Amino acid sequence: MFKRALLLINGNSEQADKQKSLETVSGVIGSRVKELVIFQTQYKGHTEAVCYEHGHEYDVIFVLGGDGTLHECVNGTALLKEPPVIGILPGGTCNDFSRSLGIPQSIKRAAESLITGDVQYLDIGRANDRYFANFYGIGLIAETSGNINENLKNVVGKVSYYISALQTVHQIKPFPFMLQADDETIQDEAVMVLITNGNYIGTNQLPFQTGEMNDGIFDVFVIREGGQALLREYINAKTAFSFENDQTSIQHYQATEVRLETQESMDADSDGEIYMKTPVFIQNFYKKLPFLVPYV
Ligand SMILES: Nc1ncnc2c1ncn2[C@@H]1O[C@H](COP(=O)(O)OP(=O)(O)OP(=O)(O)O)[C@@H](O)[C@H]1O
Repeated sequence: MFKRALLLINGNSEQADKQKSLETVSGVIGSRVKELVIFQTQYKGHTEAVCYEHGHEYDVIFVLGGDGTLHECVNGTALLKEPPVIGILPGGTCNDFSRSLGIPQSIKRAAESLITGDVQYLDIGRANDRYFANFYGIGLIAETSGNINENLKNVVGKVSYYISALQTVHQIKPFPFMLQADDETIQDEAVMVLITNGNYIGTNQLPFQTGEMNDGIFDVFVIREGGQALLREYINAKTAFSFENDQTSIQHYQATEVRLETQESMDADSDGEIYMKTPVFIQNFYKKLPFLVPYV
C-alpha cells in the first residue's frame, strides 16, 4: 500500500468533466492509499514544476491527462534522485503511452487496474536536455501534430489525426539528414524519422514488432517517401524485421544512442509536443522511471 499519493489534474478543464473525474479517481484510489493529495494544475508546465519540486514528498503520483501532461510529469520526475512511481490515468485524446503499457482507456478502469497493479521500471529517452516517454520524431509526424485542427481533435479525436496525416503525406517533401544509430551512420533523404520507445502513435499500434520498453533500446524508423507507397507498406507491414532495408520506403534500426542532423534545423515532435529542433543527440535511459502497470 502506498503511503502518500498525489493526484494531478488539469485545473483548467471543464468543471463538469473535472468533478466527475475527481469523484471517480479519488473513490478508487482514496481507499487504497493512506493519504491522497489532489492538486489542480493551473498552466502549461505546472505539472512538470510540481513533479520536480514536490515529487520527492510522494510514493506515487497519478497524472490524469494525455501524453503532453505525462511528458511534463516525466521531465519533472526524471531529475529526482528517488523518483516516485507514476500512475497514468488516460485523460487526453490519444493517451499513446498508457496504451503501450496496456492501461485500460476508461479512467475508472485505469485507476482500478493501476492501484492493484505492478511497479515496472521503464526506459525513458532524452533528447538533448529534455526527456520523452513515447517518441521523438521529425518530418511528417511534426507536421501532422502541428496540422491538427484543435476543434476537430476534440470532436473526432483520433480520426482528425489521420485526416491531418493523410493531408500532410501529399504535401511533404523529403529532407536530407544524417543519422547515427549507435555505430551505424545513414545519410539519406526521408519524409519522417521516428525514434520510438512506446509502440502506439495517434492511438494506433505501430504495425511493427517493436522491442520492449525495458530493454534500453529504441526503435528507429526512417520513412523515405510518403504518398501511396508509404501507406501501402504501412498497412501491409507485419513486423519491422520483415523489411528489406534497401528495398522498401521504411527502414528500421535499433539503437541506444541516436544522433540526428538535418541540413536546415527542423521542428521536432516529442510525445506530441513540438518545441524542440534538430540537431539532436538522443539517449535511452535504461529503466529510468517506475510506472504502475496493470497486473497480468
Ligand atoms: N493546467 C493546465 N493548463 C494549461 N495547459 C495544460 C494544463 N495541464 C496540461 N496542459 C497542457 O495541455 C496540453 C494537452 O494536454 P494533454 O496532452 O494532457 O491532452 P491531449 O493533447 O488531449 O492528449 P494526447 O497528447 O494524449 O493526445 C499539453 O501540452 C499539456 O502540457
